[in-house]
Parts: sequence; structure tokens; C-alpha cells
Amino acid sequence: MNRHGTGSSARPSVDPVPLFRLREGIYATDLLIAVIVELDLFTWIDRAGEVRIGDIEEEFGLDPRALDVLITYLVALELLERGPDQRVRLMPLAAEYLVAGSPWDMRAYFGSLSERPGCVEMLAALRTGKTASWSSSPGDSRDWSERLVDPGWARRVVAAMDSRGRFLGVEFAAALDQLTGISRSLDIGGDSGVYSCALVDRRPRLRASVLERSPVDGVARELLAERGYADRVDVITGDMFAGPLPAGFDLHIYSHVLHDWSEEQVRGLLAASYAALEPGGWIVDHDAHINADKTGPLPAAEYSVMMMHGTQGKCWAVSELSVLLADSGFVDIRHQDTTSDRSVVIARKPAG
Ligand SMILES: C[S@@+](CC[C@H](N)C(=O)[O-])C[C@H]1O[C@@H](n2cnc3c(N)ncnc32)[C@H](O)[C@@H]1O
Repeated sequence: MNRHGTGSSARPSVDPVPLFRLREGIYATDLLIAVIVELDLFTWIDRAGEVRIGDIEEEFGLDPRALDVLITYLVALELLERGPDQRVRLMPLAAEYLVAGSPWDMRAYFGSLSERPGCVEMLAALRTGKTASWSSSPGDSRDWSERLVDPGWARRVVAAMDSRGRFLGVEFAAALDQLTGISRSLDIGGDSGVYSCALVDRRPRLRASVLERSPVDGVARELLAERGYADRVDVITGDMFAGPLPAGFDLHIYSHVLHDWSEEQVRGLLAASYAALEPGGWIVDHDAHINADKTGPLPAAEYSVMMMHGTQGKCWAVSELSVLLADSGFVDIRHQDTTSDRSVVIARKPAG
């Protein structure tokens, strides 16, 4: 791989997936501890037998988005099992070790960790649905998106997103080989433009654009120029939530963007894409996706906990995205794995 990791199809010698999983799963155990210790959820489910998710929401006064993320995580951990009609029941691991009265009750072992700041924040998120400060920063209560107006913070975020994209970009671009008739792509919230670089490397005739707000836009322009991509990847300054998206593109990319936003906001973005895309144009969501029946995979379920804690979103299930895309008018919806727990959900605007 060249020094900047773009412009090359060379791959590193070791798979980085263990590092991705450590970084993206960092908040998940805090959520589990909060649920065992503060809610004693597994004892309550044990006493109630098979329960409806709605009953859990009502009993404990939980926010529906946070509860949805929690249930997917507990199912992926094989502590709960999904039954029909939005019901869940205990799996043996929970029934034996996380329930009052069991001879093997280990709740106290988790209890000795429940003062961790992350556990306290998780409990608040479960109860209020409100976003905690990114990275639990004690000095700045703004959420990650509001903080992006600070140039120093914007540079750190761009460096973070770019570092993973240098690895993920190659397989992302390869997964899009199946898309035909593409001449202009728009990477919405495209950050450093690293995915657009990977795409133009594979499709020399493609003209790519990145849509970003200021000051991220300026950092992206600098990086693209440094890397020698300025003639093939440009940056459009704009706010994806403000007004129509730019016209004239036949591919819209959302990479790790939809997981930051609520269902209503995602619906708004998909509708804006549908309106702006050329007839027959494509839309691609690249992310860690939850599987269609929301039983895992565990790395995506853990990453979703991080999104629940620090953003208004979550990792979307393929089934949920399919509904949102279809509701917006997209057709030909498909899903394909890429690398490091990532996949692409692809759909098309009808040709005419
Ligand atoms: C989690 S990052 C994902 C970056 C990149 N697409 C990736 O896959 O690594 C979210 C990106 O959305 C951008 N963003 C957030 N709000 C935006 C808005 N209203 N308009 C345009 N971009 C926005 C941020 O600047 C940031 O680059």
C-alpha cells in the first residue's frame, strides 16, 4: 500500500478487523452493565416469562430507539432470543447467570463496575433517548455534529474517518462494480473523500464529488490536492439537510452517515436523494448493518450501541433500510458484504 493508502489496490498483510471491533464496541459493555445492575432486566423477564418488547418499554420507561438498540445487542450476545410478535425470552446464559435466585447469579460481579461514567450515561440514554457528548467528553456538552464547526475538532474527525476509509475504500469500490451507467457520483457527508478516491481509482472516467459542510470541506480539499485527486474529486460545500441536494448525479453514496440520524432524518435524506438523482441513478449505503431479522451480527450490534450513545441514530438493519428505501420510491434493493463487518445496501431510482 502506498503511504497514503489511496490510489493503490495493494492490501495490508494483516486483517485489521480486531482493531475495528475493539474501537467500535467500546460502549457496549457499559450498556450491558447498566441493564444488569440498574434495571435488573433479566430477572424481570425471567419472572414474566416471554415478554413483548413494548412491555419492557412500559415497565422501565425506556426510549424506543435506545431499547431497540439494546434488544438487538442482547439478542446478538445470545442473552435473549427473539420470538414471534415482537417478543423476547431469556437464553440459558442469561437465565443461569444474570437472574436473582439462580445458584450461579453473577450480577454482583457486574455491579462492582456500575459507577463507570459510561454506565451512568447509558442509563440516561435508555431513559431519555438523549445523546451524550461524543466520547463522553466532560468538557464539551455539544454533540459530535455541533462540535464539527471547530476547525481543530473537524481535523481530528476527518483524520479518524479517513484512516478507516483507506482500508475500507478498496472493497467498497469493488462492491460497486455491479453498478452500470455511472458518470457522476456524489458522496454525501463524504468527509476526506477517501471513498470517492477509491471509486475513481477503479473507474477512471468517473467524476466524483463530495458534499460537506464547512470547515470539513476545506480539510477535504487540502487532502485531495495533497493526494493528487483534485482534478477527479471535487468538494461541494453544503448542508445535506438544507434544501435540495445538487442535481446531475447518477450515484449517491452515504457511507457511515445514515447511522448518525433518526428515522425521520433518514427518510428526509432518502427523499432528497430520490428527488435529486438522475432517472435510473443509484443510491448506496455503506456501513455496519444489522442483519434482516435483527439477531446480529455482534460487531454491528455493538457499534450500534456507540451510535445510540453519541448520535441520534443507530446501525440500521438491512430490513429497515429496505423499507425506508422502498417507501422513498427506490427499487431493485440489494445487500452485499464488503469487509471488516461492513456491507453495502444498494438501490435504484426507476429509469423513467
Ligand atoms: C460519521 S462521518 C462519515 C464520514 C465518511 N462518509 C465515512 O464513511 O467515513 C459523518 C460525516 O457527515 C458529515 N456531515 C454531518 N452533518 C452534515 C450535513 N448537515 N451536511 C453535510 N455533511 C454532514 C460530517 O462532516 C462527517 O464527515
